[in-house]
Amino acid sequence: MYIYFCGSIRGGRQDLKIYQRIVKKLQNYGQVLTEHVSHDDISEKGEDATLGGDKAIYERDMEWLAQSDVVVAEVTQPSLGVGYEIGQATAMKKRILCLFRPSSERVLSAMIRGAEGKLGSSVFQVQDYKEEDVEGILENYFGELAKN
Ligand SMILES: O=c1[nH]c(=O)n([C@H]2C[C@H](O)[C@@H](COP(=O)(O)O)O2)cc1CO
Repeated sequence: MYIYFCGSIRGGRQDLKIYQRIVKKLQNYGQVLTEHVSHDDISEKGEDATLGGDKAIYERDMEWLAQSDVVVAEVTQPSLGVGYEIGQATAMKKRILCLFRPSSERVLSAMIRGAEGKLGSSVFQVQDYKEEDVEGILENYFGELAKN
């Protein structure tokens, strides 16, 4: 199974440690195409190693998104890129799990919270969680997925 993980980069790297926990757990279920989102060496300036710059990042990520079987997005730290990826994934009719931590005291965008449910044939889920529960939530989600 190919998994596309979305997490904030230029939107701010405050939640990097939780992205690392999520990606580590996701690797039990398939290949995480966007593992780099959880790398310590990517700052909020973004990847700079790519010769083609932002255009190459965009094209690579859109190909990975098209290739993915499931999209998992940590949406607590607001990010234009993550919002864009979720919108594109919805248009591509992907299965999407958005993870949000209410303990942040942020209020999740209505464009994410309000999209929950079945949109076309994309299955869009929003899950509120506490950091310590994240592995269990992913176990349940992928357990259910395996049954379908
Ligand atoms: O360098 C990058 N590499 C990259 O893969 N992305 C993708 C993956 C992330 O899920 C998302 C983050 O968007 P943003 O940088 O706007 O927070 O965009 C985004 C950037 C920088 O915008």
